Amino acid sequence: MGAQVVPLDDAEIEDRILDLPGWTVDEDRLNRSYRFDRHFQAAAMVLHIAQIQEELGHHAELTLGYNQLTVAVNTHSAGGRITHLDFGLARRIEEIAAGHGGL
Ligand SMILES: C[C@H](O)[C@H](O)[C@H]1CNC2=NC(N)=NC(=O)C2=N1
Repeated sequence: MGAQVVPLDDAEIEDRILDLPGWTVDEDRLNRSYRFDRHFQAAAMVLHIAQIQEELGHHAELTLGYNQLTVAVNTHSAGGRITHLDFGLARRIEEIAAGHGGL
């Protein structure tokens, strides 16, 4: 069981997402898809994200396609709502995306 985390309200979400171009809110999750030139670039980014997730103790749902990776994250311990933990993970993912060739 993680510590209790408070869901962000809509205004807080709208404000924070301004710093995350390409990310959207859908079904109470933060979402983004990245495209790559090659499958292995997308697969390598999955592993890098897994490393960050283990460091943060917070985990997204990752969907790996041929040349696309989709990230969706909310906070299970906050009733499946969006919290600051989701934005923290999203920011870390954004920081590494370009280095993997993700657009
Ligand atoms: C104990 C551990 O930190 C918790 O189970 C974490 C793990 N990763 C998690 N990830 C997400 N997305 N939501 C959570 O509530 C969550 N809880």
